[in-house]
Amino acid sequence: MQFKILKKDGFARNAIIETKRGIINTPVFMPVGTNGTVKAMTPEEIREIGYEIILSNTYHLYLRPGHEIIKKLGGIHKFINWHGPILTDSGGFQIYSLASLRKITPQGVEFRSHIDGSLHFITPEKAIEIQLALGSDIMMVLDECVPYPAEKEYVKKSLKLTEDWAKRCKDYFEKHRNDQALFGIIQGGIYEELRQKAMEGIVKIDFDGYALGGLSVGEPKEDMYRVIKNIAHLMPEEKPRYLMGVGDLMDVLHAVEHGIDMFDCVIPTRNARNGTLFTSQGRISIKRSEFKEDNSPLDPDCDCYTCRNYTKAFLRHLYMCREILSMRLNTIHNLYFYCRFFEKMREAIAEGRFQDFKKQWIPVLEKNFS
Ligand SMILES: Nc1nc2c(CCc3ccccc3)c3nc[nH]c3cc2c(=O)[nH]1
Ligand SMILES: [Zn+2]
Repeated sequence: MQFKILKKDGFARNAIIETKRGIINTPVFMPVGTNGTVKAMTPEEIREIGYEIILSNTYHLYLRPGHEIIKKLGGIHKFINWHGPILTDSGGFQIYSLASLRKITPQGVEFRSHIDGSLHFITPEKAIEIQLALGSDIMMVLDECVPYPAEKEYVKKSLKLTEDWAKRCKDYFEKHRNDQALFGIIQGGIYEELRQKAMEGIVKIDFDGYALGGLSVGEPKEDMYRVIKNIAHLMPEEKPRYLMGVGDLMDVLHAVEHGIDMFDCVIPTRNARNGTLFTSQGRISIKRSEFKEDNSPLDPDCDCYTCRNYTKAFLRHLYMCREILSMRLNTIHNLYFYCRFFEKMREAIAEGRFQDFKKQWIPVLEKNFS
């Protein structure tokens, strides 16, 4: 995996990540395809909107249908019919946020499946073995995503475990590596000095890229912003920086300004399904009665399939009827909006006007009619 910086504008930067399955232009937004699908979208539609990489979930695919089956059937790309780069999370976060009866031991994590209650035990080695079997292009180490709030003492102890697991992931990966990439994850809660210490330990192990974990887990925005401001630009400059689970476009602006390259979040897809749509005039909720006879497109400045062919009145009607088409048309628009936003942000960085771009968008992103 190659990472090439094309242009810097302060700490913000344009770069490309070259993988064997294609290049990724950064800053990049990566849609989440938990069960091997970006909900309601075909891979062709995702590609046509302009996405270059999607995420899948090790936890979900391991539990159902199982990584051995996917491997036997030719790997994740063939299974889900997406032939561009795929990044998979290790499962650490999903076990913490979805599974029940979770027990963290120095060896690994014991948990009960949220699907059928079956008991499982995932070690760092197992988490890498699963991602190797899936064949994802970028893999994440098994980490303990520290919940918010967490005592400083607990965070400190957890960092030791997460670093030990990161080393075990790297060792196992080096023994079985092929041309997949492995990213390390920096935890440390909202405590800068712990974040700094965690970063030194993880960077020493040496990974293809580095993620900031343990954020976007319910902590106050100002804490998340402070951690990003103090840590992001200190992460290895010549490697991709991935802020996990972010995010809201206002948060993306702040993070890109401090040197983050990669983002993932369920906001555009999940909000679409519950009728919250992002437009150039601000965020709207399509179910509002004011749209009942509104014959205008969702967003006059958007040329996505939904905005070119349907009115707000019809989108509201579909939503009120809970029609499947409502999920599809809303998702197409929100994903298109996010993809265009990142494209325009990369153009602004290329032309050295990221600050203007940020100033222009903040008032729009603050407008909320939902
Ligand atoms: N491994 C890990 N994942 C996180 C995710 C999931 C991102 C993800 C990656 C790939 C697919 C789905 C989800 C987080 N989402 C919000 N906050 C998050 C924190 C962490 C974290 O600390 N560690
Ligand atoms: Zn649109």
